[in-house]
Amino acid sequence: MRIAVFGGSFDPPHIAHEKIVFKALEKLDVDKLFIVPTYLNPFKADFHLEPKNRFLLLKKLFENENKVEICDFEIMQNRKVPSYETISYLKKSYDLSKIYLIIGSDNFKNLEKWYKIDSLKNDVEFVLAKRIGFLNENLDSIKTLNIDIDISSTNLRNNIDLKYIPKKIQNDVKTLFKTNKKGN
Ligand SMILES: Nc1ncnc2c1ncn2[C@@H]1O[C@H](COP(=O)(O)OP(=O)(O)OP(=O)(O)O)[C@@H](O)[C@H]1O
Ligand SMILES: O=C(O)c1ccc[n+]([C@@H]2O[C@H](COP(=O)([O-])O)[C@@H](O)[C@H]2O)c1
Repeated sequence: MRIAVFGGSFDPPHIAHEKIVFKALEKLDVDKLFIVPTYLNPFKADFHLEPKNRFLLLKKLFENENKVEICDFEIMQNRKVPSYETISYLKKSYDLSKIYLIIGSDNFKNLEKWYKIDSLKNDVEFVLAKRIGFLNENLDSIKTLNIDIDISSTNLRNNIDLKYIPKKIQNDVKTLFKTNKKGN
């Protein structure tokens, strides 16, 4: 099986995340695309929305996409999980002939600090989601996805603007942001 993996905090999911998934399905020859919400990014200190809620938002958002699966491996660990561990889990669980790992250009610049990055590079082919405001050099040999939407979850946590939230989950995000007491 050929797969793409798209890991992220999705705190909350926004329209650039949605576009990354659809672009990846269009451009990459894969049987399945696993979206893997983090419990907590290894480089981050806290989350806002509970992992279970971020997982459920993604489930609802992509419920009609039969190639998309939301993977709960990381949120079930209740700790920071490096991507190397998630890829090892997927390799053990499925018979995989190809693994693309999709990351945004902001993460690309820190890649050398990732856990077991040399082993991870042997396991996967990185695909770069190009992000406004983040320039990357030497991209000749790397697959890229043009996203061109200038939005981040940080902006939305600071000032929720529902036009950047996919329609399908707008009401859910609105409710969660009203009731969520955890500040970040
Ligand atoms: N607007 C965007 N354009 C391209 N890539 C993006 C965009 N937003 C997020 N990504 C990428 O999608 C993945 C998941 O993103 P993440 O959930 O961290 O969203 P974010 O908007 O970067 O959140 P935060 O502001 O909390 O860091 C990351 O690899 C990130 O680089
Ligand atoms: O493996 C690592 O060391 C590592 C360090 C930082 C980030 N990551 C992964 O990068 C992905 C994007 O994270 P984020 O928070 O920017 O959405 C997510 O799957 C993280 O687990 C992974």
